[in-house]
Amino acid sequence: MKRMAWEDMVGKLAHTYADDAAVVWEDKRIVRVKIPLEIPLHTFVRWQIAVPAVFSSDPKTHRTALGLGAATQLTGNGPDALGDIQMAIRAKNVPSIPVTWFGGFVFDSTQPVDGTLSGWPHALWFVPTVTLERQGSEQMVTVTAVLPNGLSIAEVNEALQPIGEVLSGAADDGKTAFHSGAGTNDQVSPEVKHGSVGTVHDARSWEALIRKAVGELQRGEMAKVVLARQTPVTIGVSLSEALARLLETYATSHVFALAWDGRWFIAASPEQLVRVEDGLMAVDCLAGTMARGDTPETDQALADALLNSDKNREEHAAVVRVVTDRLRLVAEEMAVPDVPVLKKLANVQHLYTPVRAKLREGKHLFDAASLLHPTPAVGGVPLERALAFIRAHEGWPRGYYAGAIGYVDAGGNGLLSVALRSAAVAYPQAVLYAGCGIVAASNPADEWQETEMKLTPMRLALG
Ligand SMILES: C=C(O[C@H]1C=CC=C(C(=O)O)[C@@H]1O)C(=O)O
Repeated sequence: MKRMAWEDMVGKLAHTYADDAAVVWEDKRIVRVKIPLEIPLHTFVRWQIAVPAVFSSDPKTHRTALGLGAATQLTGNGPDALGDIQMAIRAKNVPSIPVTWFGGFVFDSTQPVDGTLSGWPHALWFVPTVTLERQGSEQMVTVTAVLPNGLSIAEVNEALQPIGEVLSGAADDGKTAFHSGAGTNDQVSPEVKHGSVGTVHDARSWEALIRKAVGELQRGEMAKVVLARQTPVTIGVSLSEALARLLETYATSHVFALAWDGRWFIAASPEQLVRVEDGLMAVDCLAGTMARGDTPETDQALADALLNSDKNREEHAAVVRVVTDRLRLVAEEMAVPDVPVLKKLANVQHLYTPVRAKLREGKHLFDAASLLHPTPAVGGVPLERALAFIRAHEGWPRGYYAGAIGYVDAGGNGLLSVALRSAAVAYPQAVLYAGCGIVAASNPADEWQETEMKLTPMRLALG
């Protein structure tokens, strides 16, 4: 953002803060203004960032948001973390208050968050100090600032200073900003303490792990387990460029990036754990994978093979069964298609069953999320047995991979996406993640190939 535009925006926020147009929320004041802004919101972010930050591009609502700073934050640890945060958010919120919370939670809250994101809590949610939101490709951007009550105009300016440094440091082209080191955030070099990163599987050790799981599955000790692996990479592009690539190539995925304590978790998730919009829920069952073909004919042949594969149908059916069983506890009028359709992404296609239902009166997005997570698209069946297998044998801490990330507004509308096709970043190092559902009929070599395909989005975005 040009310094002039930034100063103009702060001027408008300060003016609104000072008059009756501000909304009072607890000990804070919420001010909202509209400004013209040509450049895309993802161009403002940096790998090395001194404030908590979030970027979210929702493929369904076409709303893009950039949040900087934390006006209020809630963190939690242990199995009750999400429930505790939900209670706190509900206690703090009045439906008419125009704030949006952003955050996420881990895959397994009985395990410490180690590795690249070491020290992150199991669940973390915050309302940014400044949120910029754009609808579709509109030129006008809505800016919401959440500031302490009772500030003078000078203090408003001072409170917004760290945010201004991020926004006014961005050049019009993310690449230029990256190479020139423009912006004060690039000088911030957080002392990141890595925890133990754990096992990085190669094809041999991965296939050995899959054979072990297949043995248990064939003996009937489990029906399905999702096993995942991590792979380290060194980042070769700016965050702005990485997000631009994901947004372009994975236009139907939820592109999400969360910065906390100087590190990022980023994802281009194709799977909604749960979306709530005016009391209506949308839950995705996504499991069963095949490559895309190079021509329409080969693509169709692969799609037919996927739709007719007993092994993939079994992997998929496990998700639909468990999701619909659990969802009943918070849902009414559930609609579940009898057969899956295809969800085609840039380089893979999945079996996909969209489940729709009404959220019961008094229930919240987080109630549904707590019930659904972890679905057999990331955990397994029976759940406890699968989790025990993952904890004992996968060999590395999943952390936020296969957890959930997203946003919720004060009225309870929002989206939690399954944190797939994701990476944890302590710049310039990143760890990428991918997993696949294993059933008794799984072939270890095919499962290695499947994880390679699933790693492609992030490899191409960060390389
Ligand atoms: C666990 C992952 O994908 C899940 C979602 C879609 C298809 C899947 C599969 O076919 O195995 C997985 O269940 C991942 O991408 O890391």
